[in-house]
Amino acid sequence: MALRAAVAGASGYAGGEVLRLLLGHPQVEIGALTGGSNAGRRLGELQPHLLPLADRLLEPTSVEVLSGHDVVFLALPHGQSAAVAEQLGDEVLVVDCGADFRLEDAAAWERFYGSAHAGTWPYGLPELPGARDALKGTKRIAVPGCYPTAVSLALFPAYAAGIVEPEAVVVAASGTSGAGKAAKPHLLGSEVMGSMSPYGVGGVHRHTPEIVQNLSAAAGEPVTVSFTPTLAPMPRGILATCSAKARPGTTAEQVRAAYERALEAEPFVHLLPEGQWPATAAVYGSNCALLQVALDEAAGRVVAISAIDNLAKGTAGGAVQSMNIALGLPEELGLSTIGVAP
Ligand SMILES: NC(=O)C1=CN([C@@H]2O[C@H](COP(=O)(O)OP(=O)(O)OC[C@H]3O[C@@H](n4cnc5c(N)ncnc54)[C@H](OP(=O)(O)O)[C@@H]3O)[C@@H](O)[C@H]2O)C=CC1
Ligand SMILES: CC(=O)N[C@@H](CCC(=O)OP(=O)(O)O)C(=O)O
Repeated sequence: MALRAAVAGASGYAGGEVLRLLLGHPQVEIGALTGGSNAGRRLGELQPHLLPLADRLLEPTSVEVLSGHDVVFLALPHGQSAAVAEQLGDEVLVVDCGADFRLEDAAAWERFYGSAHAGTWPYGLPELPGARDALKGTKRIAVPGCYPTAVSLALFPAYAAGIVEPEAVVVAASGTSGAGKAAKPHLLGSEVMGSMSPYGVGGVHRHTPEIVQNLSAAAGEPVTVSFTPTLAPMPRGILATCSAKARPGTTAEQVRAAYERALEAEPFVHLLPEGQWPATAAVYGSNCALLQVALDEAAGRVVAISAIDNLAKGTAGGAVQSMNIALGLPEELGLSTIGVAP
């Protein structure tokens, strides 16, 4: 029997990508689609690539509209999920693409998001140690941020293996869809085209505590992270360049072995052959994260690089993968490791 899934925020980038994946999911039937300012419009006007849903109308985002489904995906701005989720009842699986339930540390939430902490839900990055067990059977999933997905996948094998010191430096480039669909002056084509620029510099980006949370859990001790995001002139993709000081005596063979061990059974995280480096173009539209790692012996640092599609593995793909686990479905159902190129 098909599961009925509703998507709140269906007019946005994350909601649109959830719908693109659900249209290819053999066990899911698409129910209500809701929006904010676009409620009342045809989806085809806003998401013309989702042709099978073109004539569906966006309804207002209300508990009445979202009730009566097996799964509800929330792809709403930060801070809006809790009020909806708490009225949906405990029987429905709620998958929140927003940040509201990702952080365990309420003080960190308040510092970075400036509002009261709503709580913590099982975290939808199945590859992290222990994450699958927490997701099985859950009725609530907090989908990670796109940068935390890329960075945590790149560095958790090193921390889990104990081969690096508890400090990491990350510089990551994101495509512009990471910022959402609502028009923003710094994202106008003329500002972004042909240029890369940093933002959120100096430990102030709200994904910093999420990355710290994930790496500290993998390491079993507090990890500090210097995280610098940059904006790249591409619609999708994240390339995260991450490094951490190697523990004394760590060899290149040990580094490689730690990553092979951590990732060998993962369907969606692929360690490339030695000498081949990840590129965002290779994961466009796919749920795959591509990884490579090297030991910089002169600098004494492990350097790990990951590439993901921020809207796929970084949001909607991670959401569907986690949904599959929560519902006891095969984890790979409806998801692909095949990209679009060139
Ligand atoms: N873009 C990305 O790479 C990632 C995004 N996310 C998360 O997904 C969520 C959505 O982001 P994204 O899709 O990028 O953003 P968009 O701006 O593209 O979409 C936002 C969506 O929320 C709806 N919305 C806005 N305000 C309201 C409101 N007051 N009531 C009801 N609906 C409202 C919009 O509807 P309308 O257009 O009709 O007003 C739209 O459907 C965010 O929490 C974001 O953090 C998570 C990981 C990565
Ligand atoms: C390019 C860009 O602006 N990216 C977004 C991150 C998007 C994302 O994953 O974030 P949330 O789900 O936490 O909003 C940013 O830096 O705010």
